[in-house]
Amino acid sequence: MEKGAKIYIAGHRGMVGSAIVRKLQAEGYQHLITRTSSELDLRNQQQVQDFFAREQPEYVFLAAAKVGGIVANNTYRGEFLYDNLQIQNNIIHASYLQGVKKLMFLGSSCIYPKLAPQPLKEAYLLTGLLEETNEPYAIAKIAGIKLCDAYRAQYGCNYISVMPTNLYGYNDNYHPQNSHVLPAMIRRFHEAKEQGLQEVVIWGTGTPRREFLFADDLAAACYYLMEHYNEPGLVNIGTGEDISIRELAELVSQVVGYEGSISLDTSKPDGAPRKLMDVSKLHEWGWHHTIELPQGIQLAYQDFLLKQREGSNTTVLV
Ligand SMILES: NC(=O)C1=CN([C@@H]2O[C@H](COP(=O)(O)OP(=O)(O)OC[C@H]3O[C@@H](n4cnc5c(N)ncnc54)[C@H](OP(=O)(O)O)[C@@H]3O)[C@@H](O)[C@H]2O)C=CC1
Ligand SMILES: C[C@H]1O[C@H](OP(=O)(O)OP(=O)(O)OC[C@H]2O[C@@H](n3cnc4c(=O)[nH]c(N)nc43)[C@H](O)[C@@H]2O)[C@@H](O)[C@@H](O)C1=O
Repeated sequence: MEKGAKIYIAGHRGMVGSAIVRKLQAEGYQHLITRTSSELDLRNQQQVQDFFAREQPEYVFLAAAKVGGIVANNTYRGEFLYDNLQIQNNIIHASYLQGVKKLMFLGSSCIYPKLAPQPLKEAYLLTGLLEETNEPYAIAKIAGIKLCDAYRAQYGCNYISVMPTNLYGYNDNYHPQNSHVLPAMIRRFHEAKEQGLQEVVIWGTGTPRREFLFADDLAAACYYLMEHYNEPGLVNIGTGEDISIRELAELVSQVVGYEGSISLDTSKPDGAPRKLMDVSKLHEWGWHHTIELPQGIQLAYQDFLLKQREGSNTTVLV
């Protein structure tokens, strides 16, 4: 991407979009285009087409989506399917109509079958049944991958798809029910420490395993692939290392300085038993993560404390 290029970052106020903006600014890009959802509702086709016709972006990072943790995915099933299909269809099609030079679509590791062999290779897409709690979100993400590939095949569009593992970092969503596990635990252990509680309850059996990537590492990978990668299909982005939810709870409690006990609410869903990414393709293309989990949790916790001190409303999904 030329330094003067017009680059649209969809979802720039979110955790990932804001990390991509920071990365592009650090690399010296000055012509970044952004809109909040109240300025531009990406579910609205006419608004999106008018915006693209007016702004004429040359490159697009598609990091806007309806996003949330396991309970949000399972509760707002209609919104996770409809909103995500609308947002991605509108942006991808408007990009085609306006001749965008290159677009990056962000999917998720939940596109893989629930019981796929581990680690998850890109080739496992569409080889089995999806995990029930996030099937609507996963179906939308799979449609996004296939739309990028179809527009490449039919129209020659250079649209690439990346599949991030579970993410965390600055500007995360700390909603008690709708967030992902890592921000949920940071908040819950912090509040338990503040209130002197003897016990913190975590969801599920504690046995599922998850892989976590710091959002600024993801942004660096997205920039790197935008610069170097021009292939159909998908590429995983992760660390290639995972941890059980029980071990994660112990790690978060140490970082936060909580000294009480941890118990389980097994009425809550576990979701996929494991989602470990095979990152050999990413490594072969020349990118490797830099922030390890204990350091990343420290950074995220500092950001959480800062936001609390500033009295800013932590993002609430619905
Ligand atoms: N978080 C994670 O663990 C993972 C995320 N991903 C993917 O990364 C991408 C970004 O996720 P993340 O940053 O965590 O999500 P966030 O919820 O932090 O941010 C999502 C952004 O999307 C925007 N958005 C949502 N709906 C609309 C709409 N109708 N019109 C316009 N903008 C809208 C919001 O804009 P506004 O703030 O202006 O309302 C928000 O800033 C998504 O594609 C997600 O699927 C993939 C794997 C894991
Ligand atoms: C990124 C990915 O995120 C979602 O999938 P998920 O990985 O299952 O998401 P999660 O972070 O919410 O949970 C991970 C694990 O952790 C356990 N868990 C314990 N205690 C809490 C807790 O307090 N909150 C949450 N959310 N989970 C908890 C929870 O029971 C589960 O076993 C997809 O829907 C989809 O959005 C997607 O792509």
